[in-house]
Amino acid sequence: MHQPKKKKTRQTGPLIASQSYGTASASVDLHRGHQTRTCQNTKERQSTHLPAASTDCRTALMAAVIARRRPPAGSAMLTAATLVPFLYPTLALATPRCPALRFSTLKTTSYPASPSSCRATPVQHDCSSSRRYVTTTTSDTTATLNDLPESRLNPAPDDYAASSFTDNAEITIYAGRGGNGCVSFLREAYLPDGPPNGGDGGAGGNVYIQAAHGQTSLHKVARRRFIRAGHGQSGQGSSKGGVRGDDVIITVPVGTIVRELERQDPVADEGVRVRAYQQVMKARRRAVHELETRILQQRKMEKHGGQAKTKNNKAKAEEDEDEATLGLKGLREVAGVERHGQLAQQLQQEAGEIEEDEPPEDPQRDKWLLYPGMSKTDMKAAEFPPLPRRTRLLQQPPGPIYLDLSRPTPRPILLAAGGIGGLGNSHFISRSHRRPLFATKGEAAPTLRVSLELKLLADVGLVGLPNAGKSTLLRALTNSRARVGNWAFTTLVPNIGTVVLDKYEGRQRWALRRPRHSTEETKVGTDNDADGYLNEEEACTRFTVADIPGLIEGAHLDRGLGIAFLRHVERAGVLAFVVDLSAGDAVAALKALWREVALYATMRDEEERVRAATIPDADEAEDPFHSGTVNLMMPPQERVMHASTTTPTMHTAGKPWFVVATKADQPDTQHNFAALKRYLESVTSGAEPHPSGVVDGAWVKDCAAIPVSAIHGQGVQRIVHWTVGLLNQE
Ligand SMILES: Nc1nc2c(ncn2[C@@H]2O[C@H](COP(=O)(O)OP(=O)(O)OP(=O)(O)O)[C@@H](O)[C@H]2O)c(=O)[nH]1
Ligand SMILES: [Mg+2]
Repeated sequence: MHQPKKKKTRQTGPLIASQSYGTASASVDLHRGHQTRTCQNTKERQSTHLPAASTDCRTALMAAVIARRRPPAGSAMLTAATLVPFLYPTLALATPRCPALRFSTLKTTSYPASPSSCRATPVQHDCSSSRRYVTTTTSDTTATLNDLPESRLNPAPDDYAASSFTDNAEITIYAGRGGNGCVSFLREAYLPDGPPNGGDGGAGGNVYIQAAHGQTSLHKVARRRFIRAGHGQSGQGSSKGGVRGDDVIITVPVGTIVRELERQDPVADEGVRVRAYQQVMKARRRAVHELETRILQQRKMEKHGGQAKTKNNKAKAEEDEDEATLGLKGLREVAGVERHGQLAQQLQQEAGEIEEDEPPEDPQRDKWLLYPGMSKTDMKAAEFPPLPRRTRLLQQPPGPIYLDLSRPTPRPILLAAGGIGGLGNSHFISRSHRRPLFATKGEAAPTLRVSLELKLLADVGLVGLPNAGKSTLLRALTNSRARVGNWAFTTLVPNIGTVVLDKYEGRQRWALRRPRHSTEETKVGTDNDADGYLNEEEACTRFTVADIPGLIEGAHLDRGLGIAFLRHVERAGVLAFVVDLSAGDAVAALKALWREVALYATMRDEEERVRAATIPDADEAEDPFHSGTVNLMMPPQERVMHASTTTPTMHTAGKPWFVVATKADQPDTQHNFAALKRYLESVTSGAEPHPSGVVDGAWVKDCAAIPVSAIHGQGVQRIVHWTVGLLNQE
């Protein structure tokens, strides 16, 4: 469609876009090339002068346009102020860093040239869950948040690294079809009937899956939705084989569970059809044979006057043998010739039935590809040799596929095998077929619908109520830039941070010694495993911490952000319960958190039971694709143990855990901490039960509470030390 020219950007004179939208107004001076902002307490007008082809001014125009759409009432101002930077990040970048500034400045300021020189100061607001930030144009003052100077551990709400995180995906994967064989003959001068030289078709591409370190989300896979391997190309003349289709490797984060939902496997379906056809034909042959025998018996009885054939009557036996080769066509006649009796009629009728009952079409006929120049009658009449048996390099794994990729897979695991290529006509030369006008078609390939579920595999899982200070703690422990804000549910997707124990400064501070499995047990397809599986023990110089969105009461029933994220701590080696000392009874908070975690684990128990009922039996447990809930990457002994003895509830309650009592810098938190400590001591001594309520196998060895002030980075080193101790115990 023809677009009218944008004259606004071309004109040299000032253009004024003005809009009333609240208490702030911004103006961009065309001629001087800088912006000024004036604020009025009641109502403001924004005037935007746009220079030709100026990006800044175009941005300002956008701002004005957005502002025009916005209702002018004062209440709507906040909404606009919140949404604009979200929807138009470029605008937010072009303006001061705190989004709320642009529309809610309380005093008149000149608009700073550099965003970094503008800082925001929080002021108390009526609405408890939000804050307003007041600008202080500063070259000399530093911004304050929470009555503390802004820093990495006390960042502004907009100071965070956003990550695209998806922990669930459903994808359809298509393996590649095999290419067709070729029907071709050598053509040369003085050689009118050259030998067949049709090439074979290329094999279709396979689809593999591989768990790799460095991946933390499934969003890339989820976005693709359909994953197709390449088709094999058809063969060509001069015995040229077709190119094989490209393989596809789906790379997923470690901790992904793959479940097959649906499968269409044309090769398996064809096998079923062929077997059914063979059974029908066998039954038909048997029926014909029985009828033949009965007719012959009847004839014998008539000929010999009801006397049974004598053993030594050789001539008669020969005669019978001749008659035994009558075939179906002759049966009716033979039966009809027998003029006497009811039996003859019955036999005749039966023979008629068999003859009328058309045999089904051979499904293997479809596998042949005929020379295009053949007439239809020739095609119908064409007789083919038996299909050659083909050997496959890769067999399609039997379904339903279930993979628990809780370790990096050194080699990709096959999900869908591509079809094998067809054979060229040169394969079918025989005495009966000197010039074969046929080749075989390439094999069709399976299509699978699979679900991918990511359960993050962090060493430590931070579990806490909303606003407890988990993200701040993660920032203090690691280099993470998780979002921090003084409201509930600041964190909407899990964050993972890595604590580096040895910074390669020549001195090893701590080392985690995690047991690894011996060579035979964990040989997952390769001998020179780069991931260090072959070591008995591996010195680990880092561990990972997962910060998940806050839990509220009833999270296991999907309240708040629900159970969606509890699965990410399900596999953590150590659980760290983050309790806010300034937010009331710490013991009650800890019990509430444990209750949610335990109830979630009970729900998982149920799920496991249902799944166990649907998975194949133990004799198939060795087959990685039939391993049900059993972890493919575990050594066999461990798999069995894991599958049979531990339920998710016991597994969760049996994990080492400790409490991080945060915000210890707040006044009057000592009593709360003392009560928490007393409670944990009584749990350790056995005077109090494990907070999950689980009695057998619950971990109560050394329940500790570590007071920290994450915002000041105080006490966090103790957490590292303690965690290393627990991980080493594991
Ligand atoms: N005084 C003080 N404030 C803290 C401390 N740790 C965190 N805060 C503040 O508490 C508020 C919430 O911190 P977050 O780290 O976002 O809390 P969270 O648990 O991640 O919250 P959700 O993501 O909503 O679950 C922020 O304003 C932090 O600055 C601390 O040790 N002392
Ligand atoms: Mg958070």
